Amino acid sequence: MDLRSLLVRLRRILVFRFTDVGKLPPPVLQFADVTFGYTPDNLIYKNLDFGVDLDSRVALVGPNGAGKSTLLKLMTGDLSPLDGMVRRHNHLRIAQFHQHLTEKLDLDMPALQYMMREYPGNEEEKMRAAIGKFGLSGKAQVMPMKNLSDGQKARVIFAWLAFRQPQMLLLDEPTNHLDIETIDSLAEALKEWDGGLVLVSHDFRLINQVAQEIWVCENQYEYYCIT
Ligand SMILES: Nc1ncnc2c1ncn2[C@@H]1O[C@H](COP(=O)(O)OP(=O)(O)OP(=O)(O)O)[C@@H](O)[C@H]1O
Repeated sequence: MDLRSLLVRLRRILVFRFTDVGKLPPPVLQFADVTFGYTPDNLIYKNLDFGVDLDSRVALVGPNGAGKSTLLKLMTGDLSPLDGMVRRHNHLRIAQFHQHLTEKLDLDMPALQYMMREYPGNEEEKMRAAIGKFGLSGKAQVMPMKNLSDGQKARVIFAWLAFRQPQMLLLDEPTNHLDIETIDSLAEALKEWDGGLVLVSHDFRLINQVAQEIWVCENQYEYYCIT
């Protein structure tokens, strides 16, 4: 690797970073005999039993409509099982990324002002550093977010999620609209980070770099694991 490539690589690692978190003892997130459907006569999952811990690195793949986003919502508690139980460790902080989060950005506002509004009581310097960790610095922090690229807006969302210091990240199609450099930065950040990860993605460039297990979700409630 030549010096320039090495510097680019180092810059990526240094500028895009989730804060490391301490460990929680397992089980951190446990599915016990979980059955779910949006209506009882149309089940998506039946009798699911599995656990996700802080050293889990799971990619969830499968065709459109198979139920991947639904599984993430059961993990966060946005949806409740029809039967069975989802147990989360009392101290578990989960953060979820999905495309619709960028829609909640106030685009007339700069990223710095947005973060200060979202997390009041923090000093500007701290917020600058928090956004800077995701590769947005200088002018990009203070110009209205409508002038940022989609990749830069996604970086603001990552900074917003990371500020809550989650121990588990659920990422739903995080690479849609991202440029290759941002995808690689995200992969580096996830590899460096020590929390749990469940990733829904069709992007094997990211999956190959960060997942240790691939769970396939298809044919309604068939569900199997390739490691
Ligand atoms: N709020 C809802 N009410 C009723 N049905 C829903 C709801 N949300 C999703 N569904 C249905 O549940 C099934 C699973 O949807 P889900 O979004 O979990 O799939 P997915 O695997 O994430 O798909 P994609 O890859 O397209 O995002 C689909 O048939 C979908 O139409």
